[in-house]
Amino acid sequence: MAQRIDVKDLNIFYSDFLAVEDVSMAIEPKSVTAFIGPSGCGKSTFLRTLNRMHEVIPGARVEGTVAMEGVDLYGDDVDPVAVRRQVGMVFQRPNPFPTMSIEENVLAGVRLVNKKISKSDAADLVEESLRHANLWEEVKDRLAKPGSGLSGGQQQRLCIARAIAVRPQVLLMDEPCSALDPISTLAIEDLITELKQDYTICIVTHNMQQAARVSDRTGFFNIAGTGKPGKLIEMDDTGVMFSSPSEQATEDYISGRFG
Ligand SMILES: Nc1ncnc2c1ncn2[C@@H]1O[C@H](COP(=O)(O)OP(=O)(O)OP(=O)(O)O)[C@@H](O)[C@H]1O
Repeated sequence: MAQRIDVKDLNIFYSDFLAVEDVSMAIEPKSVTAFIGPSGCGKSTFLRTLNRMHEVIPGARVEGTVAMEGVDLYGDDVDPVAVRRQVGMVFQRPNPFPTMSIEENVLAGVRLVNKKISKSDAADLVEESLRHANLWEEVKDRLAKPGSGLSGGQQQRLCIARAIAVRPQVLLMDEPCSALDPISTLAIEDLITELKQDYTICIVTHNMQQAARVSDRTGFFNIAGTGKPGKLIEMDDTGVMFSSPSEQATEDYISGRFG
């Protein structure tokens, strides 16, 4: 299921503003890649280009290529909706649909593409997705209750279940733990480590310990000043990035000297 992503010479714009400049990187399948860097350096902007969510914003566009298994996601004949099905996303704040039950939340994305899913297939998919998101045991007796009745950490796992129910190849996570307490954070981190057996995962985090704990590779983005574009400064195995980075700016950021 997991796919490799190759980004080449990517420039990311909001209308005339060049927000992120000249990113090239390889994202390995079945691995966790973390993006770190100071506020405003373009981590979230970059992440959203990996499933074409960036261009949902009026005036937003990219130059360069983002290829999944060699196919450019920005090619003329590629349907952005199909891309978003292949590349799922989990956001900072858990955002289950408040009026929907737990099971309908899990099925929300699936119903958009498969309106005729049978009751028994739907029930199987709900169980499989919730088990995969480590939430099944906690909710199996209240599947018909609203998703909004769960704790923050459970809601975030419900959103992960919803994302994986459509069987994507890649999961993007934009600060998925920033609204959660430490125990729920650890539950999500454990889950990320399990999910990488099946998915390619990219995560934006401000939490350096989290990047060190969950990721295999880390990319450090930086910005030279307000109004300047963010850039990928370096990317390497996470162990190398946190012990002996090549760039002084990476070392300064990781050691807490700025940002
Ligand atoms: N919708 C938008 N329209 C115009 N500019 C935007 C938009 N979203 C972000 N930007 C700009 O793009 C740049 C990168 O922002 P982005 O949110 O990607 O950074 P970030 O590294 O994820 O920051 P943070 O860590 O604070 O979330 C910033 O200068 C920001 O103001």
